[in-house]
Amino acid sequence: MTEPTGLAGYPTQVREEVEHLRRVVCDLHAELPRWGLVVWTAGNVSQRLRSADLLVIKPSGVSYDELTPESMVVCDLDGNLVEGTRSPSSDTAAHAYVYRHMPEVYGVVHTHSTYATAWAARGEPVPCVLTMMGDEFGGDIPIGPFALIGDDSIGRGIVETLRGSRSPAVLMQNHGPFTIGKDGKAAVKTAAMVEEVARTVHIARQLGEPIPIAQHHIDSLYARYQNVYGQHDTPEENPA
Ligand SMILES: O=C(CO)[C@@H](O)[C@@H](O)COP(=O)(O)O
Repeated sequence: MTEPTGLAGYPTQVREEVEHLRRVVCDLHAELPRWGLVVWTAGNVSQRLRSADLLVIKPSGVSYDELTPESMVVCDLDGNLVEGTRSPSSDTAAHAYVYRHMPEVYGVVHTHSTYATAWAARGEPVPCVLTMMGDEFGGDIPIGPFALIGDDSIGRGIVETLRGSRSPAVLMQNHGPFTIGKDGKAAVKTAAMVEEVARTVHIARQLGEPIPIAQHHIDSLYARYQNVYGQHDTPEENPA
């Protein structure tokens, strides 16, 4: 690993964004135990800067209740440490690979949440049998290839699977979910939704065969949720 360069050579705007994302990414890690998505330290969140090719991620193996904004680690998009007193998450290479190859992505989350990981263990996509899946995933939640940690294999598997899918989540075979988003919060939300629908569909399958949703209904659900759902600034609230 190269010697960390530090942020001294970066413009003030970049250093200010790093300080902001240290707080944001630290707070987002508290959402993982809050939504029952992790055991021990088995999950991580990162967010990419808008002002430089850098990312902020948690330090590896540190308990969520010990995380602080100052303990967050800054890396470049090759996964090299730029600023931080601790080693970055062991999944940093995967996060960095996604950012390098999916420029629209600014948030990545990885967990081993129980029901989603059970589907990953079977290598079975979660079928789109819930309207909430149509909303959030636009179809099934796909399975990515088996890949060992330690190089770009996991990142490559994530990108190759998600590039051809509307889903912001992939279940890496025998490993667990990775999610992407426009920022870290969006990726954390998707991680919570992945676990929720994985559990619901699992329970449904215990009681019988779930009923598939017709593709044109899935397309309609996805279009509404992605473009209409939620609050939208009205012109007076957000004058041009
Ligand atoms: O599963 C693995 C490593 O095999 C990791 O995703 C998990 O332990 C979290 O690691 P980090 O604490 O982010 O380094």
